[in-house]
Amino acid sequence: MANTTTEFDTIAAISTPPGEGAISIVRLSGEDALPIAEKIFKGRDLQKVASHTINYGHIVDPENGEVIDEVMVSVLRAPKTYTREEMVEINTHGGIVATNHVLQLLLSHGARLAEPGEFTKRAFLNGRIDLTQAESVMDLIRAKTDRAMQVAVNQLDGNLSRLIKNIRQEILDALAQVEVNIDYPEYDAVETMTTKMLLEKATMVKKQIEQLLATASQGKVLREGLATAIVGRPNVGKSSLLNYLLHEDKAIVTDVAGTTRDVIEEYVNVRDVPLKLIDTAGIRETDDKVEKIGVERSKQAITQADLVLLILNNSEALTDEDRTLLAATQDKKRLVILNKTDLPVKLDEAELQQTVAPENIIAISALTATGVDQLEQRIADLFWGGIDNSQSTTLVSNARQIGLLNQAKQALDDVLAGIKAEMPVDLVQIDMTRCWDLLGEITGDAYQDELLNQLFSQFCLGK
Ligand SMILES: Nc1nc2c(c(=O)[nH]1)N(C=O)[C@@H](CNc1ccc(C(=O)N[C@@H](CCC(=O)O)C(=O)O)cc1)CN2
Ligand SMILES: Nc1nc2c(ncn2[C@@H]2O[C@H](COP(=O)(O)OP(=O)(O)OP(=O)(O)O)[C@@H](O)[C@H]2O)c(=O)[nH]1
Ligand SMILES: [Mg+2]
Repeated sequence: MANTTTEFDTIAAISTPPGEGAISIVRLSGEDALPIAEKIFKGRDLQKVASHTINYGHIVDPENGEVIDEVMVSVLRAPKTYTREEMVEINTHGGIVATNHVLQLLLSHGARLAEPGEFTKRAFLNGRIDLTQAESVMDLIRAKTDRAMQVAVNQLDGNLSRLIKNIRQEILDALAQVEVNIDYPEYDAVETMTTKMLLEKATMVKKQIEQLLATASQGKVLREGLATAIVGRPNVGKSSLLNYLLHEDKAIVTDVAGTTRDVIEEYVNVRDVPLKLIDTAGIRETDDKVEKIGVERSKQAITQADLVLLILNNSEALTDEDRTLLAATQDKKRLVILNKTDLPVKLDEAELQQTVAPENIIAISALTATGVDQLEQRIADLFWGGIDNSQSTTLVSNARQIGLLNQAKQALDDVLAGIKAEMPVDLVQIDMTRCWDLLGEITGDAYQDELLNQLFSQFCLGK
């Protein structure tokens, strides 16, 4: 942050996407929002209109009387606003020139250009939302599927915050109890009682944190997409399957082995699972320089994938290359796909079943699209299996939150180890307090300026 900016001066920004549109919104927030808007607005007296009204008028450059735009201006009086500050929203005709001109006028009449995320940052600093809610605002904007959006809205409603706050309250109760008991050190029985209580609390809280952490892998995939590598020997039909799942001919398909030379990445939703599909060059020993690089990248794609779709040609016997791929992917989450089932069968499925569970072998024909439905269903089952897919589930999906939950869990492990080693209660208490602090960082009850700047700088301008 530059030295000239103060934390609560009046800020302005264009809150709609840049470019041509029907309407654009220029937002102001801060003590002087109304007086500044007044200076460039001709219409009703904005200071006198009722809050939460929209008012017709014109933006006029006070220097020369030039009319910049015909507008609608919303007046939102503190504290019932997005930032809890005085706010004004100017709805302009959505061109770049007029909208920028309005912003420039506000800047030359006392407003400062907002930093990315600064409106939402103020909503946090002014206590309207906590950090998990602020983070969910960004998740909401970036959501790629209905389900990802639901998760974000759930978090914006404060459900994760409430969970964390309840856990923190439990810890605080325990710590208060310890304080009281420490005041009576003459009673040996009190110490035993205190230790027992701490043990119970720490065990219970650890369980709750573990339950939250168990949702993390699904949460992460919802945000980033399940990285799904399509691998197999040349010509087995990898690009054909990619094209089918995408419902468009993105990858080049030919009967020449080695058609795909590089890795192709595409996003697609399969039954509301966001997949980041990675089509790879067919893996084989090759002397072709370009193809060789492609093959190396394919191997890398396997390493990085959350899910591997290994394609085999059902109309040919298994080759050593197939066997190598089967071995190379056996520790990954994997589906083995028998393609070209429209042709006569030559592949020995019995050999396959020695190493692959039958429910993970799926027969399809990318040419006639048979079996692709079952494949999609299996992907969805694999993904949603084991988690409660109801709308109300609270998932943690954010790397910062997950990192802090893991540290909080570690602190509880230290508490439990301390109790087991019969350490004095006041030492155990230190680890319990650390857990309380770490959970506080998730909601922003405890935070450092650096964290806030880093977090909000990832936001869009005007948010
Ligand atoms: N024009 C416009 N549309 C928008 C926003 C905005 O700022 N401007 N929002 C911004 O992203 C979102 C809406 N989010 C909002 C969240 C809270 C409050 C608010 O004023 N809350 C007050 C009072 C609520 C009430 O009247 O009961 C509060 O919680 O105290 C406003 C907008 C989406 N649409
Ligand atoms: N009969 C039949 N042919 C198929 C099927 N799937 C793909 N093919 C054909 O197999 C050939 C190779 O398909 P691709 O999708 O290019 O195969 P690939 O695995 O991407 O090949 P490389 O990029 O060279 O590694 C093309 O001629 C496809 O039309 C299928 O299910 N049945
Ligand atoms: Mg290909």
